[in-house]
Amino acid sequence: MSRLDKTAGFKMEGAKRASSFRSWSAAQGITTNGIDYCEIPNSGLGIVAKRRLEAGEELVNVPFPALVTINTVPKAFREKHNPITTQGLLAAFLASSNIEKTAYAPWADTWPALASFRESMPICWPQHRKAALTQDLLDETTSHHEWDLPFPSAIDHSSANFPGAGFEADPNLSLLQKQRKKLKADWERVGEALPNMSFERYIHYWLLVNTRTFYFEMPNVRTHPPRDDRIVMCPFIDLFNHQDTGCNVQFADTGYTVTTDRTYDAGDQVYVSYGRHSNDFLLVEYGFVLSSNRWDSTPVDHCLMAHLVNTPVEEQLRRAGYLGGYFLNNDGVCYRTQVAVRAQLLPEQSWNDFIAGRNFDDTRHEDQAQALLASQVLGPYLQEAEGALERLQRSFEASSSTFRRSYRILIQRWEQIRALLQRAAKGPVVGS
Ligand SMILES: C[S@@+](CC[C@H](N)C(=O)[O-])C[C@H]1O[C@@H](n2cnc3c(N)ncnc32)[C@H](O)[C@@H]1O
Repeated sequence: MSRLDKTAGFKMEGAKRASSFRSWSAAQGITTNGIDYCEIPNSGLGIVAKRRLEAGEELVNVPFPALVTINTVPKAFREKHNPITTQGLLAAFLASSNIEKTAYAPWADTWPALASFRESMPICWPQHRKAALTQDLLDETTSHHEWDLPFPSAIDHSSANFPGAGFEADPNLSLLQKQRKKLKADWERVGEALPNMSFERYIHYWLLVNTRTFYFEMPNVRTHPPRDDRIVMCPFIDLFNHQDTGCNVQFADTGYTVTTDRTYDAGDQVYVSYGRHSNDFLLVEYGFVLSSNRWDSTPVDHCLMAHLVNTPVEEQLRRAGYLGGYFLNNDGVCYRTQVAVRAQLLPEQSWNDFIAGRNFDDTRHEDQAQALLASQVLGPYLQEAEGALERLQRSFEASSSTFRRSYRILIQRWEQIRALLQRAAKGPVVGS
């Protein structure tokens, strides 16, 4: 967890806005202890400690009635949009309710503008050059290539320059394609139900909900909706930024609390964790990457699968449940990757011993395993990363300041992938 440079001087939110949100929060019964919110460089708003905080202190308590849940949406509105995801419905409700004039106005005043999503959320990038976001960004054929945005395969499988030529990647694995599909389905429902709603306004609220909801199980409900739909919006707690470890967020029938996981000095930023997410996931879902992330990983299927499909080991791997799902993390390539590489080298009995973890002493193939890993996975992926960085750097230098943040964040992601690959190439062959 990073300690903020206290000499940088946080900019407290505009005094009027800040105090109206504070008094609004108090009126909702939200209690806070030892913290405040302010602008944090490159992170929008965030929460900071006003004094030294001890471990185990309750920092915020948000009572249940202050949450925006599916039940906040009037029944007639819900029925008009059915079937739709909870995210799609909450977005439609907020976007159509003239929120600036409702009781939620002081809270809504703390939410980011569409311009900030356009810079940070990859889903908005293909249309970067256009003045308005239009629904043709949902068209599968809308390509980021025209803007020269090489994404890592986890983010977008249709990225150019895949080293594994011939391998048809599973589109369900691609975060951006999944997100687009979800937005498209929601927008189709909302477009029908609210013909006067503009796509530009809807996507703004859809992304607000996307980046500011928390998992929540409705109390006193007999059948819960699908897991992805168990989400709520929670004032004040939605101002906490993410780290790979953070304070404890707990929900109960009475509402939400945040409790410190450790001590914090006055002026430290206080984080929660949104989950054990890789930086590819954080970039697509939240529009940022962490510079240090213990949960970071990136898939390597697009490199390795081309060497497995239509070969004698494909069926062997499938039968044993080891075909696909390969990745690289801070510890090196995953165990599944090791298994797939060895399937190409070991006699079947030794390979079976390797995956069973029993009496494995056939070390004759270790050098070959390392060489295969380098030639099939690490080398080609490194080449892809270098190529992507070169292109992005060129585009970054030629771009106007409006687009620079997007290029910068993607460059940062590729640099992280390059570092993961370089570490794996140096480190022990067997990762976690
Ligand atoms: C739940 S909101 C947190 C409050 C938000 N910063 C704001 O200004 O309202 C989530 C968003 O905060 C930003 N964010 C959260 N954690 C971050 C981090 N560690 N670094 C940079 N941005 C972060 C991202 O824009 C993300 O989509």
